[in-house]
Amino acid sequence: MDTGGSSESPAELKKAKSKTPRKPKESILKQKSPAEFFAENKNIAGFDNPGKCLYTTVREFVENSLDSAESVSELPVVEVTIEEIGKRQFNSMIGLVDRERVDAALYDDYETDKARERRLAKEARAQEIQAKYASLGKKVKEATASKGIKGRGEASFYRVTCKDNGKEMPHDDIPNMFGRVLSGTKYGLKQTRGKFGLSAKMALIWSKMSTGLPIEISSAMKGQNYVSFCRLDIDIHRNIPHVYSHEKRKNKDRWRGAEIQVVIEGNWTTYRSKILHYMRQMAVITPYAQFLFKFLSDAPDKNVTIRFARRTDVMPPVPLEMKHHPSSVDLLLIKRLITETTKLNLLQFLQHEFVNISRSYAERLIGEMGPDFNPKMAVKSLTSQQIVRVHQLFRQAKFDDPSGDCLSPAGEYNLRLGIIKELHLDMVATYSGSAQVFEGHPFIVKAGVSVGGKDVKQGLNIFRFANRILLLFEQGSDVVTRTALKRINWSSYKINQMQDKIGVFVSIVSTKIPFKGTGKEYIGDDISEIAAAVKSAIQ
Ligand SMILES: Nc1ncnc2c1ncn2[C@@H]1O[C@H](COP(=O)(O)OP(=O)(O)OP(=O)(O)O)[C@@H](O)[C@H]1O
Repeated sequence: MDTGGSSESPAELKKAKSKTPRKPKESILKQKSPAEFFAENKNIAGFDNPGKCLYTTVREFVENSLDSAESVSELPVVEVTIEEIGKRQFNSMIGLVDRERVDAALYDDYETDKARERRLAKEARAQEIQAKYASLGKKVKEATASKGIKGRGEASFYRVTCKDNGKEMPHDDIPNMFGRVLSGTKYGLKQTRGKFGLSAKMALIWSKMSTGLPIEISSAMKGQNYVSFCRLDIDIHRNIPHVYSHEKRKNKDRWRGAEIQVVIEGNWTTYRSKILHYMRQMAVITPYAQFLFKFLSDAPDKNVTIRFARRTDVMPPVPLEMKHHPSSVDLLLIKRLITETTKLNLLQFLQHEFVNISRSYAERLIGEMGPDFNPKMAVKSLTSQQIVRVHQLFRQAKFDDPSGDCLSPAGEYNLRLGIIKELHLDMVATYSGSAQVFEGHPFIVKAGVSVGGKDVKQGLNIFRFANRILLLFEQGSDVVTRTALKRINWSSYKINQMQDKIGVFVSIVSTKIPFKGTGKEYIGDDISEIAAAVKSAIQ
């Protein structure tokens, strides 16, 4: 008979207790916001080290300014200023009291007395040798700073400001445009430099990581009596803007355009030449723009001011937004288009949401889909299986290629003008290919080949542009470099690939540039249509 009481011995009870299930462990599954992801992997967006971060910030701001001015057919005027900020000034900006070092040996750059003596003696010897050579009238290499200091050393800070005369930003949209990773106005099928809705936020994330200071944005429309001003930061965990100030200020001068400013850690010394090269090449590919570049510091001999004057008022036409080509869409995109369409039936959907499907062709396609389909069926009632059928047919059926009318290449005349004026060349030949297609996306390749020029080195000097962006990194993997090095027989043009000063300029424009990575640094060599078009343009 069960008495209901416990018949277990104390030892058994203890054992049983120890078996009681422990409190469930906290779940190991975690989520990350896009802002967190890019903060942790900033290198994939071109923000590798402080020097590269300074370069990429300048580049992204300039490209946003050009996109903006071109979108309203305004001849771009872009002013970039990099201001070096000393440590004392930086500390006072963030309200930190400057403090002298007390325990010197605590620091990374600490040198023992002996090491210091050795270094100074070495430097004195180097100076003596230099003086001796100089007195003999010989050219001497500048003495390099001795390597004694290890570690990262002291950070350098810069205020980067970019001002333009482009399109205004709607006052209420500014916080989301700059404070939410993956938000932008350039996601459509249109040839623009920007695409991902990421770059300005990366500059802000880097400023948050390196200085903790917010970004400042001013924007105004022509004739508008106020300037939208916004100072904001980004809440990394939630990927939302954190706004300190957002107001309408008086626009006394009836100014039009945008001004973006961030304070970041950088390295001007190591990236100076890359940044200047970038500005110069942007002047080549956008000769209808006027650029002013300034570097300001407390040391006047370090300061730089370069003005790249506009050389033509002929601006390429504004690129047009285009509809999707049936060969370029995947299942997910078809589903999204169905959700977003205002068209009611399948026939109208096919005819109006895609390029190169006429009414009669849409009817033929629907007939081919099978007995479950008819032109009048509600497009939003298509089942998942039926959508797969539409997709299968899109992949297999023939469609005319999309036209390149929606593209706006730099123009052969502009390319030639930019190259000749900027590089002081003896000879340049330019060629403009017709529109071609890869994976349903139209693209146009233009190329220029020059020989000679006072600023050109011996051998192949390759300049790559994509949607009028200069590509400066990952040269070796890029389709243009590989083509110029391996697939062109230079000797058949009586050009010596090793000894002549050869400039190869290739500009590709498309509604979709197949960049490798979000840093937009190079185009891979794996798309055969692009590789073939690049080869024939150079040839
Ligand atoms: N100077 C500017 N003038 C007008 N609008 C701007 C300017 N800079 C940024 N914007 C707006 O802010 C949005 C976000 O800019 P962001 O640089 O983050 O991304 P994007 O340019 O769209 O794409 P990508 O990341 O490929 O550069 C842009 O789409 C644009 O609408």
